[in-house]
Amino acid sequence: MSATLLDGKATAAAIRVELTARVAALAVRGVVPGLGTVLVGDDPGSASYVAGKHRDCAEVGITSLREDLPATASTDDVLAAVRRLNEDPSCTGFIVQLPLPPQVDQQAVLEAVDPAKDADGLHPTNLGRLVLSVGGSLTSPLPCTPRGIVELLARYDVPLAGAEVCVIGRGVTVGRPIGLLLTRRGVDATVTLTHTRTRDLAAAVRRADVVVAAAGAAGTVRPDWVTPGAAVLDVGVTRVVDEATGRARLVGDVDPGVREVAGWLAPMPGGVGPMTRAMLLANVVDAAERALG
Ligand SMILES: Nc1nc(=O)c2c([nH]1)NC[C@@H]1CN(c3ccc(C(=O)N[C@@H](CCC(=O)O)C(=O)O)cc3)C=[N+]21
Repeated sequence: MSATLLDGKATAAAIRVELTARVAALAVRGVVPGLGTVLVGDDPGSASYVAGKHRDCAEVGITSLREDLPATASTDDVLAAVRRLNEDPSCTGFIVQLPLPPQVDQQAVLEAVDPAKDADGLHPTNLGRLVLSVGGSLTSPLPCTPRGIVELLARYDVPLAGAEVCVIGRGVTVGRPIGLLLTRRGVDATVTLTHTRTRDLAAAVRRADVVVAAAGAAGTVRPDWVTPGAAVLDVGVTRVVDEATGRARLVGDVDPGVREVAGWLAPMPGGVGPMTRAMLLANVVDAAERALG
C-alpha cells in the first residue's frame, strides 16, 4: 500500500480560489491588497521564489511591489527598502526574502518590518504573540510554512488531537515555530523537536504519528524508521547534482521508500512548498481585512 498523497499543489490552488473571492470582496470596499518583496542579490533560487510569489499575487488579484537590491547592499540599504514598504499605503504586507547576504544584519532587518505588515509572520512581535497564545483566536500573522502544514493536515483530516509529532530541524522558519502551532488548544498534538545533536533520531521518528522533516539534509527519514500509517511531510529542499547527467535537481529530506510505509505523504515537490506560498497570500489578505476592521 502506498501513502495517500497530501497534494499541496491542488490544495494551494483551491486556497487561491477562496482568496480570490475575499480579494474581490475587499475591492467592493475600496481596498486592493498589495504584497511587497525585498530581494537582495541575484541568487537564482531566491529570484525564482520571488517571481513565483508575484505570479501567485496576480492570479488572486493582489498588487505586487518589488524592491530589488544588489548583492552588495548594506544593512542601511535594506533598512531603507523596508521603511519604504512600511510607509507605502498600497503595500498591505511584505516579506524580506531570506537568506540575506552575510554583510546584512538579518535580525535588524526583520525587526524593522512593521509587525502589521509582516506577511511572513517572522517579526519578533508576531512570533511572541504566537508564544503567548495557547488557545483562542490569533489575529497576528503566522509563519507561512507552519501554517501551511497545519492547513494541509486539516484539509486531509489527518488526526492531530493527542497525536505524537516528531519535528526534525530547529530552524526559525519551520522547526521552532511549528511546535507552537501544533500544541495550541484545539489542535492538541504532542511535539518532539529534534535536531542534529539528537541522540536517537530513529527512536523519535518511530514514536511519531506525524513526522515533519525540515532538516535540509537529503534522505534523513529512513523507511524503516516510519511507523506504518504515519503522516510524513517533506519540508527539506537540497540541491543535488545528478552524477549521471551532471544536472542539478532539488530533493527533500525523506527517502523515496517512505512512500510505501507512510499512511500520508506530503512530497517534495508538490507538498508543503506550494502551501507556503498560498499562506503568504492568506497572510496578506488577512492583514488587509484586519486593517478595514
Ligand atoms: N522571507 C522568506 N519567506 C519564505 O517563505 C522563504 C524565504 N524567505 N526564503 C526561502 C524559503 C523557501 N521557500 C519556498 C517556497 C515555496 C517552494 C515551492 O513552491 N516549491 C515547489 C518546487 C520548487 C518550484 O517549483 O519552485 C514545490 O515544493 O512543489 C519552495 C520553497 C520559501 N522561503
